[in-house]
Amino acid sequence: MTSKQWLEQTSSLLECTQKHELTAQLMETLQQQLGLSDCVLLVPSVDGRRLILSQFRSDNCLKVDPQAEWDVTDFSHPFAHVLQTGKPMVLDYFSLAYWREEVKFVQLVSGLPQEINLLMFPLIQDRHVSGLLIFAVSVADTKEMLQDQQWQHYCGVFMRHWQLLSTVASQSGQASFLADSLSQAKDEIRHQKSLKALSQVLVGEADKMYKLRGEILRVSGTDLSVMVQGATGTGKELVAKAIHDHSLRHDEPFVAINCAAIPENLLESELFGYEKGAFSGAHAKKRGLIAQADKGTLFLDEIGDMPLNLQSKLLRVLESGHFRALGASKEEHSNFRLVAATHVNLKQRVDDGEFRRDLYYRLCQFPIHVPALNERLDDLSLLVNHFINGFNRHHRREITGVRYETLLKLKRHSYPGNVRELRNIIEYACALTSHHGELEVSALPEFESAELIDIGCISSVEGDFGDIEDLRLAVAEFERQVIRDRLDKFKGDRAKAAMSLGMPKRTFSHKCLKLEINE
Ligand SMILES: Nc1ncnc2c1ncn2[C@@H]1O[C@H](COP(=O)(O)OP(=O)(O)OP(=O)(O)O)[C@@H](O)[C@H]1O
Repeated sequence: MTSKQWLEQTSSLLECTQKHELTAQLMETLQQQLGLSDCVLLVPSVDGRRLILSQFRSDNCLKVDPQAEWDVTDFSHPFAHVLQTGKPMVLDYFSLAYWREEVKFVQLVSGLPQEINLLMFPLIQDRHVSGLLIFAVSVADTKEMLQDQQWQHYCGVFMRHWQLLSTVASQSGQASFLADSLSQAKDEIRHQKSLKALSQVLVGEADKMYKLRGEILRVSGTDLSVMVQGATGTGKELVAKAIHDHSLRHDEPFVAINCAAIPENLLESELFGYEKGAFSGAHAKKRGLIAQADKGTLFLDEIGDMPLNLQSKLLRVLESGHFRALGASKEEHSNFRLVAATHVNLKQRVDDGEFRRDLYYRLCQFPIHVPALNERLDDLSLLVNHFINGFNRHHRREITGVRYETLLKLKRHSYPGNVRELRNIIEYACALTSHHGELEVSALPEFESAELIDIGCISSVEGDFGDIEDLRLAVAEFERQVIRDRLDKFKGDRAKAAMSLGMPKRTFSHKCLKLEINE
């Protein structure tokens, strides 16, 4: 090649912005300009222990195994020697016979004909071999190639550019890795903050409450329809509002309607709106709730009570976003997210033919179950304090808390009305409590005996008492066993264990001390 051609080839290298483009350009030059159709570029691995294949071309003189890697400490193949010495090596047909130990190498050169040499050329940068070019070159051209200054200069430029692109790639890799981990950390902080905020609204430390709050955050990031199921007063509306508040729609309206609280004939006009004169009594046009919920969230409470004919209209709006107000000639569009709630077994209603199956599945894209209060009675004291604080804020009072006996009595109630019922009981008791007082048992309303539950007292003790010789010791041993058992059950939580055994925490701790229980 002339100097001008070398210059052109060298500047083509510098135009490459990616490593794979650069090596492809090198191979192109080797083939097009120098007629070398069999060449292989090996580069050291990151740990420097192996040579790995970066690029190759083969016209069948070199039988390249793309997976092959070469141990640089293994001197049974010539590549390790070139790497060590930093000097080119030429092997002709006959000297190849000396390199029979390394099977991969034997296979690589097994197709070399007699008039072709194997030339191994180190690519040197900063006095280190940073790559190895291996090619099959005719015996006649070998010498010229080895002495060609332009070729060596070309290889030097190739290697410098290779190194530069490697540095850029690893820096941009590190930068994007850092950006990824930063955004992951930010997401995690945001998630933890949201969970904390949510736990101030949906109070509870029971596992089921953690699960519930996690589900709320997960679904609030989507536009799926949510079906909130749970008994009356468990907090279904709170859940619906929380989904809205944590979604991207939080600045838009949250529109709620209780389908059971509105007469059938009015529900349709409430939802869809109407034009003036659409029916007798429609004196003016009215925007329906579906239109009002545009860009926001529509919450349909007690969806199970929606009449069948309205169910099919709702399904159509959900599928298309289009609806028509009563008496209107034109359709409107509303982009709302639907959250529905029910305290009945809606699936049963579907099976009984009272609720449309297609609508049921459309509504249940993300079902959420809210636990009943008696499934999480351990949350009782937390909730009681939450409602006392709410009462204090609202009525500017400073009720200091709740007496232990009061809590015990509250714990024995079964709460058919769930958290709402508890809130009402606490507000009632707060109203009867003096400014700086604690909630006394006497401030609680009378509970029906049918609403009281057995909280698990030990009512009978079975055993063989025949060999008891010291009653005091036997009783102490029995107490020790019971207390240990309770502490195990409540994972060491003394307050809960004490409450379950009907004694104040201080007495319980004193007993533990006396009985030498350290758990
Ligand atoms: N986990 C909770 N933390 C704090 N307050 C709660 C919790 N769950 C429910 N409440 C309170 O209980 C009351 C009833 O809640 P909500 O109206 O959301 O229940 P619901 O399940 O929708 O009731 P319904 O079935 O009657 O529609 C509300 O005052 C609410 O603030």
